[in-house]
Amino acid sequence: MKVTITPSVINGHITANPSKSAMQRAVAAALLSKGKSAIYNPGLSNDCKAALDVAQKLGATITKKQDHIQIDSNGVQPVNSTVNCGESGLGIRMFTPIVSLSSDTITITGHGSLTTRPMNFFEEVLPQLDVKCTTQSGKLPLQIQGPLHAKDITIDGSLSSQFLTGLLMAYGSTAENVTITVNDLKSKPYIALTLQLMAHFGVKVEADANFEHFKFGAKQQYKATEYTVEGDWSGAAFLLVAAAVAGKAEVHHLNTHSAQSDKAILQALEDAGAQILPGVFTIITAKDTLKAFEFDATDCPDLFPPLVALAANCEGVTVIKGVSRLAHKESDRGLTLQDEFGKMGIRIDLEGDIMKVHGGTGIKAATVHSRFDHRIAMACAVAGLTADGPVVIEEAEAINKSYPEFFDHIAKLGAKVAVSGEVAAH
Ligand SMILES: O=C(O)C1=C[C@@H](OP(=O)(O)O)[C@@H](O)[C@H](O)C1
Ligand SMILES: C=C(OP(=O)(O)O)C(=O)O
Repeated sequence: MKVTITPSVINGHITANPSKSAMQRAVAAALLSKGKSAIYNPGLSNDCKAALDVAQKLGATITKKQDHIQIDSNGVQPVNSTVNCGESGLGIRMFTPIVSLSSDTITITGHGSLTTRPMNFFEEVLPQLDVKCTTQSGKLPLQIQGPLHAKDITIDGSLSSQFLTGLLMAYGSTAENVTITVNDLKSKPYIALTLQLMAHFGVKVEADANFEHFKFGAKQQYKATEYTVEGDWSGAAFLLVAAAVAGKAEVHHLNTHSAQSDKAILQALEDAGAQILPGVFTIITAKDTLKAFEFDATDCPDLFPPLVALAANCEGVTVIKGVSRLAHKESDRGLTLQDEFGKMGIRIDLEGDIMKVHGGTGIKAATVHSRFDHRIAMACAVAGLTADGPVVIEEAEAINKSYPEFFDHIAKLGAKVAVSGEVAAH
């Protein structure tokens, strides 16, 4: 599918899409509970659908109700010997330790970019917890045979926080007087989201302020409950940037007290000089004179693509730290941003962990490619709003991984969006 964005003025209001990070965690917690859970404002993205499918293969009954999804579970009781996590990094890294709670032999697969993302962690860590684990040289498919025995363990958190999320979630239903110790944890706020979600489903973990030690006391059980998925700061970041560079928008259903790391976009917008009126659940951003800014995105790596779209519109050289966190996302995002924004005339330098975006030089009409990465497609679309002519995005259906409503949402905000062509098989 090709999407053409013609330079436009943004003006309007929209409700943020549901957070896939929150939704996938809620599906996992509902699976680990005994009884009926109800998920309100459920996500419709491919990653959320994959999580529901995994939960079903692990024994939960999923029923779509008018305004919520009901998940009826009796804990992890696989009804299939293969589970497919789609393209979700969080999905596979969170569900693999959960799968390991069963004594069945289960194959865990996925597709697209997930097949190239590193999973060595499991081969190193799960055997220490009495789980047999094989990978294809650190990649998919994985073969797992538990049951996992929760023990004191020390892990490395420098590649991704998602492995820790998976261990915490699995430990939540079985651990007794044990501690997970983590060295060099990155993307820390995502762990706050995990702990918040676990607490909502009745499981408490004692963590120190630095997130180095996670203590489990007496054995606990997840309790089936109701949960409402928050608006997604990661997706909304693109809308807020769109408004800051091309008009004005009100985005509803965003919680400024959320544990989501990507609410940090507000800081970047403020530093760039955007007009911003944060409420508790509605954020209003508007265009103003924008200047280059400095930002550390080490713990909120998904903000790089919207930050680059913002920086391209800022006068001067914006410096963003944390590039090394991008190598193993849906694409190697430092390089893909450099290539695709390069086609639109924006110079990006990559200097070790630092990205320098040369902004204010004018965004040029171009044909770009999503590189099968949802956040690259969305960043290019936002750049198109202030280009000197149309920006054509090839393979733009990549957005379905996290934010299928994205093109509809920016069109409702006034962007001129034309969609053509078939959805490519990937
Ligand atoms: O836990 C989560 O929901 C996520 C954690 C982050 O990954 P890392 O911990 O690998 O940075 C983020 O990039 C990803 O999109 C979602
Ligand atoms: C990297 C991402 O997701 P995941 O790691 O869950 O695939 C993302 O949404 O940008």
